[in-house]
Amino acid sequence: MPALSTRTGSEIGLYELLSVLPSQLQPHVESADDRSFLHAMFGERSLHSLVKIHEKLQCYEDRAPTPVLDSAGSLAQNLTEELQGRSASNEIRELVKLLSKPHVKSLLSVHDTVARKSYDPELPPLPDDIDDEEDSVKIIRLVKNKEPLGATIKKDECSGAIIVARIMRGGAADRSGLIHVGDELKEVNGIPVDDKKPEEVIRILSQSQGAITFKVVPGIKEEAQSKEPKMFVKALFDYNPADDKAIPCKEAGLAFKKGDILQVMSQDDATWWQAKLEGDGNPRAGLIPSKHFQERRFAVWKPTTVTTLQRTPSKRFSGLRRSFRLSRRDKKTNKSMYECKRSDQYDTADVPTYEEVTTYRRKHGDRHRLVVLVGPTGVGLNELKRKLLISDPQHFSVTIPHTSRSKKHLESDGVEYHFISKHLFEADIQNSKFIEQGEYKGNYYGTSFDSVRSVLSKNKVCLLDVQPHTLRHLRTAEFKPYVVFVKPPSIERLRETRRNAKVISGKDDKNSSKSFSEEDFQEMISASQMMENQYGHLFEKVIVNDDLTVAFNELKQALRKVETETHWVPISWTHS
Ligand SMILES: Nc1ncnc2c1ncn2[C@@H]1O[C@H](COP(=O)(O)OP(=O)(O)OP(=O)(O)O)[C@@H](O)[C@H]1O
Repeated sequence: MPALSTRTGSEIGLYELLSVLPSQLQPHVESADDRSFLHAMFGERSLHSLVKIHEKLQCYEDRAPTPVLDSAGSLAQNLTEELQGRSASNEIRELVKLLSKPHVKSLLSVHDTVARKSYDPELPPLPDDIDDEEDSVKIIRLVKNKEPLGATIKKDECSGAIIVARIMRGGAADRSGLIHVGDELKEVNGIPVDDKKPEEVIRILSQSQGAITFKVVPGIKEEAQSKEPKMFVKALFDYNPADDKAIPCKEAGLAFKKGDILQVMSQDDATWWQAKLEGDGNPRAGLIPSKHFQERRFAVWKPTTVTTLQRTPSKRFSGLRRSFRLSRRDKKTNKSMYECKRSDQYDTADVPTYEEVTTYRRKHGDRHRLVVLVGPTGVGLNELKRKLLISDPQHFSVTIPHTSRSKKHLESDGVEYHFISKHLFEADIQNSKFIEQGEYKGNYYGTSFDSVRSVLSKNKVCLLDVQPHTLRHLRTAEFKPYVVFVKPPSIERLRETRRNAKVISGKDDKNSSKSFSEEDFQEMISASQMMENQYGHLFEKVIVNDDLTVAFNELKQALRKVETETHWVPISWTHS
């Protein structure tokens, strides 16, 4: 940057510096918005006035006289008393009158304060009515701005006293270091609170502005605070304290959404943890239900949720397809042709509350993370996979499925399929070699874990589309799956965008293809909603496949970021 001087050395005043700043900064600011912001800021009249005042004070400070004495007030007082006894000349009477005037007294008092440079405020005198507990009572004065105090209170069941129940980490009370858990609140702003309910005390507090004076009896000293905890968890459910009847103080609660990363600041309380949203500048923690507590609540709520899901017909999209790329459905019955043993209905996923996470960035030379695409039938998973493969065949690859059917003319083992015997296939199923498998016309088809390993070992990105219930088997340190949920757009957009699209059948049923029906669209949307409800907490990225090119570009960009940027992953994936 060029020197900002128009003159040299001490001659440059701040005011002049301000005047030249906009033109000097101009070449370094690209955006027009930023330029006009800078102009407005540096041209602001009040800023110029302030700077002028600052400069004047600065000059004055250089020539400031030192005070002759710092007790002019008491000198004047003594003088007045002495002179009052004397025979009065006009001059003396006038002087006594002058020195007795309140304005002059105040002026001298201000003079003395300035001369002594004693600017600290005087604390209010201690109340006189302090009894035998005197030495254990603390008077605390906090200045409250708009920020809440960051403490919760409760009524002690036995004594009826109002006790500080919690201090929110990083909040105003915590930062002051003056109020502690267990302290008994006696008065707020001179109002006794012994006989009040916690809600009434909270009302008094919320109505107080500026300085608040607390009279407290300190509780037993808290354990020395541990260092700032560094546990991060990914929220697997949405939470809004305003809707939570159990939370002790709604205002102290922290709202979050599924997928948010939370830094847990305290787990001292078994039911209510304290946490901050990761990356949030606000240092104050908020209350969130603890993992254990939330799991218990979910366990109570769960039965209804599961029943609803199970009642909804899920057969259509439960069929085995995707990686095998066989046929989507039977043309005559319009039903899924492959019934995957486990996928007929959603299994009850682990109770989703929080998952401990840490940051992970793929190092050069590390294996790629497995890319898993999930979505309802017909949403476009294969289309997206196909486009990725075409865009960079050296970089992306897919698995080769296994089948027990016999090899056809022109097919080669390990190209279209790995052809194995029915007996071996059954043994492999027993040995959990398959991510998913199913039966069609008396033959088995399946995708093995080894087929994924084979792609990854060639240092390629493996693209896999599976039923969402298999995700639990893929979420391991070895695969570190990046799960992308491909979602259909609105039904109106499906009608528009899929006008010329065909429900494509697989390799084994080459001739069957038909246009999407209205029922297909409705089914796609309801299947998508159910998948999101049940497995949404496992999706790292959601892409709406409205315009295919837009969806593809979004996917490609996300996959590039997975390879180059830091992501949050379960902590267990980094401990292998
Ligand atoms: N965004 C889109 N706009 C228009 N047509 C699309 C779009 N995405 C996919 N299609 C078309 O929809 C049809 C179904 O897509 P695709 O076969 O990729 O779905 P799928 O999710 O793999 O389904 P399946 O579960 O049957 O394998 C294809 O004809 C495809 O070209």
